[in-house]
Formats: sequence, C-alpha cells, structure tokens
Amino acid sequence: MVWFRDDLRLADHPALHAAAKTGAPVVCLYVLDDGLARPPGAATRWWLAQSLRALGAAIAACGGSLVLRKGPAARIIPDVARESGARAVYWNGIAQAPHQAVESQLEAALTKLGVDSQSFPGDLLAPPSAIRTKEGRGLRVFTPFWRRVLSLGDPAKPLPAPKQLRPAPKIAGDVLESWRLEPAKPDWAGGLRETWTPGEASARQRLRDFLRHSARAYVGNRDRPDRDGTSRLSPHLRFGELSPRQIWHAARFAADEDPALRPGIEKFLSELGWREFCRHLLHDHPDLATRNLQANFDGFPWTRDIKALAAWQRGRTGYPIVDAGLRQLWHTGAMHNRVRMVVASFLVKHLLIDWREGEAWFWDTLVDADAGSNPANWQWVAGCGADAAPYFRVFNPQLQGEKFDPDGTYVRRWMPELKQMPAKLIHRPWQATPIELASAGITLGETYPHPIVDHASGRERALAAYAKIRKG
Ligand SMILES: Cc1cc2nc3c(=O)[nH]c(=O)nc-3n(C[C@H](O)[C@H](O)[C@H](O)COP(=O)(O)OP(=O)(O)OC[C@H]3O[C@@H](n4cnc5c(N)ncnc54)[C@H](O)[C@@H]3O)c2cc1C
Repeated sequence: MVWFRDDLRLADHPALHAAAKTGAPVVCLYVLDDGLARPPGAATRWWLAQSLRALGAAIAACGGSLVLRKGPAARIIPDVARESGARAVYWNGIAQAPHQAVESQLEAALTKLGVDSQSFPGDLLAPPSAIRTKEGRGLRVFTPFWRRVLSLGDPAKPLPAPKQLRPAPKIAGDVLESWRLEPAKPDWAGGLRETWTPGEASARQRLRDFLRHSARAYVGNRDRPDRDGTSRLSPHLRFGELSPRQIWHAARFAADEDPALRPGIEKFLSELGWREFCRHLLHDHPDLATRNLQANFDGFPWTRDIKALAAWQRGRTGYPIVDAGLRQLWHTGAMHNRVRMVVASFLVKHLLIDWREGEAWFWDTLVDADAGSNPANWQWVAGCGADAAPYFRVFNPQLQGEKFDPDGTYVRRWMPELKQMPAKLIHRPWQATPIELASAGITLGETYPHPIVDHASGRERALAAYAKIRKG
C-alpha cells in the first residue's frame, strides 16, 4: 500500500516506485486528515480536489485505483491495511514535526498488525540532518545554507513513473465530492479555474515551458509583475506534483544544452533553495506561523485595526500596486513575489498590523500556501524572521510600482477602475489634478480610495514602533 500525501504525482515518487517494483498488487491511498496539521485554506482545498482527480485518473491509466478516506491518518491507514490485506505500507516522509509524529504512531500501529512500513526521503533536496552547524543547529542565514546544499552535489536522479500497477482488490473509499473541498462560491473558483490546471501533467508542461521560453531572461524579468517571467510552479511544488529534484535535473540539463540559460537557471535554482530554506526553518521551528523567530518582536506594539485590515484584504488601500496584488490574489489564488513583498511590508509597516493577520489571509487565499514558505516569508518581511529584511527598510509602494511596473500594465490588468490612468500617474493617482482624474474617469474617494495612510507618516510611525522594541 502507498500512502500519498503532499506528493500527488507518479514520477519520482520513491514510495510508489518501491511498491511497484515488488510486483505485488498496490493499493494507492490518500487520507484527508484535517487534524494532522494546520487545516488547509480555501484555495489549497480547491487545488487539492483538482489534483486528486488528476492523480486518480493517472493511477487508473496505469491499471490501479486511488482510495480516498477521511480521518486521522494514524488510525485510517492501519484500518485500510487490514481491509486490503496489505503486507507493507510505504510513504514519502515529510520533515515537519506534526507529520513526523504521525509517521511514528503509524509505524508502531503497523508493527503491531505485523505489517511492514517504510518511509522514503521526501520532498527536499537535502534533509535537515545534512545541513547543520557543528553544534547540530539548523542554519539561519540563506547564503551559507544554500552553499552547503550545493556542496552536497547533484541530488539523486529522479525515478521514472511506474508504467503499470497491479490492481489490488477493490476497497471502499469516499467520494471526493463528499469532502466538499471546492468552495460554495462558484464566482471565486471560476478565477482559479481560468488560471490554473492542477496535476502532474500540467506541472511538467509548465516546467518545460519555463525552461524553453522564460529561463533565459529570468534574472531580468523575475522582479517584474508586468511580465510573465517566472515559472509559476509554486502550487505544483506545494502539492508535490513535481519534486524539487525533478526540477533541479531538468533545469541543469537545459543549461548544459544551452549555456546562455545558465545565469537564469542558477538564479531559478537558488529560488528553489529559498523554498528548501523555509522548509528547514519549519522543521527546526514548528511554531513558525505563530511565533516570532526574533523574540524581541514579542513586545511589538501592533495595532488592531479591523477596517484597515479589510481595506488591505479587498485591495482598497489607495496604493495601486498594493491593491492590484491583493486583487490578483483574490481572483487567481496567486500573487507575484515582488508584489507579495510590497503588500506584506505595507500591512506590517504602514498599517502596523501583526504579520500573522496577513499570513492567515495568504494561507486562506493562496493556491501555493505553504506551511514553511508562507510564515517564513512573512517573518522575513516583518523583520522578525531568520535572515530577515531589516525592519527599518520600509518599501515605498509608489516607488516600488514605478520601478517594477513602469507602464502600469500590471496595475491596469487587475484594477479596471484605473485603466484610463496615464502611466506617469498610475502609481500615484492622489497627485493627479482634477482634470487628469476626470479624463481618466476617476473620482478619488469614490471610484478609487484616497491612500488610507500617507507614506511618509506611516513610515515614521513604523520606525517609532520599532525603536520601542529595540530599546526593549
Ligand atoms: C509574504 C510572502 C508570502 C509567501 N508565501 C508563499 C507560500 O505560501 N508558498 C510559496 O510557495 N511561496 C511563497 N512565497 C514565495 C514566493 O512569492 C513564491 O514562491 C513565488 O511567487 C512563486 O512564483 P513562481 O513559482 O513563479 O516562482 P519562481 O520565481 O519561478 O521560483 C521558483 C520556485 O522557487 C520557490 N521560491 C521562489 N521564491 C521563494 C521564496 N521567497 N520563498 C520560498 N520559496 C520561493 C517556489 O517554490 C517557486 O515556485 C511568499 C513570499 C512572500 C513575500
């Protein structure tokens, strides 16, 4: 029996590969265990439903079937093992405390039943045990961390997908629809459907497209939300539709074939390194989503401003680049990385709202919401994380917009009300004259809000708050 988790693929799936190699019939099982870790948000639940459909179809095409069950994994899996007469249960390990605890419980329960179990190295380029200081601690600074990962050499070559699975006796399972993973509001899911095709086949296609069309210019384009310059692989990686080592080897191969891709590929792989870094941080700090990595931030004077938080969530702050990002998030379940940094900085610095509020909103709305990358990046932006951006560096949203979206193409894509605004004013509509506003069809305060906080005073307030915790 193979227990599928955040590894919804057939290729480079060590547990499935080992099970298929035995030549025995294979039961494929997915368990929805809401109690296991942090319950998934709405966008990731939507993705999960689509990805399970794609996985079920791929398994069926190999002659097998995917059994779905809901409940605590440590109880359900031994039950299914008993029902199916499985002699062994295999899975890919997840290096996160709550998952590791379940793996141990499961192993014990299966041993009691006389069923073998085996956990295979999971979804990391290097296990946390391989990247430690002399004292046995994890590395908290990215550059030495990544250097250490690179020093280990190429990860093992990806494993092929099994061509054929011997069908196991039929086991009763849940119907996917009964899990109600898809949101009741169809208009919202419509935006997700238009933007994404979850599943392994689409993930592989996206990787091929990226390497063929975008890798060459990645270094120059990756910070530009107005260009389609990044891989958009993050939700596929989140659900393990591709493994990092598949990406690694495909990217390195592409760079060997065409040396002009090399700088782009090295940068791209180092971004994959940030994902790895966040996962390692989560391994060492299971409370990454709730607790400041830098304890001096525990006394930070956050404000509770429900109105400002709602304006931010809905993209009504009066700063076009911030609002465009939050609208993109709402409509597509994704946001460009540069804009994520700008909107996060705006929330924690200009609005002085606790980073955990923003993290929770992202957790619910991002299709790539990841237990490591989301809180680690929020803590990085807030200044309280490992290897964090210094708190006193406060992004100016107008200048960020002018630099990274100079023609306003990105803002116009997500903000129909600003469509007619000329490029020179699109990131600062509050400075437009009444005639300029009228000719763009905008009434400030009605069709588009005034900035909810002035940049200069927001910045001063943030620095004053920070000075308080620095003094202790
Ligand atoms: C506040 C904030 C929250 C974020 N939350 C998440 C999250 O929940 N899930 C998530 O996958 N990423 C998160 N990121 C990181 C980053 O924004 C996304 O990974 C990236 O935008 C995905 O687009 P892409 O696949 O086109 O990236 P590419 O530029 O093509 O990068 C390739 C891959 O590298 C990884 N990666 C790139 N940047 C980062 C980074 N800063 N941290 C960790 N991994 C990275 C991703 O897996 C990505 O798919 C967050 C960033 C910020 C600033």
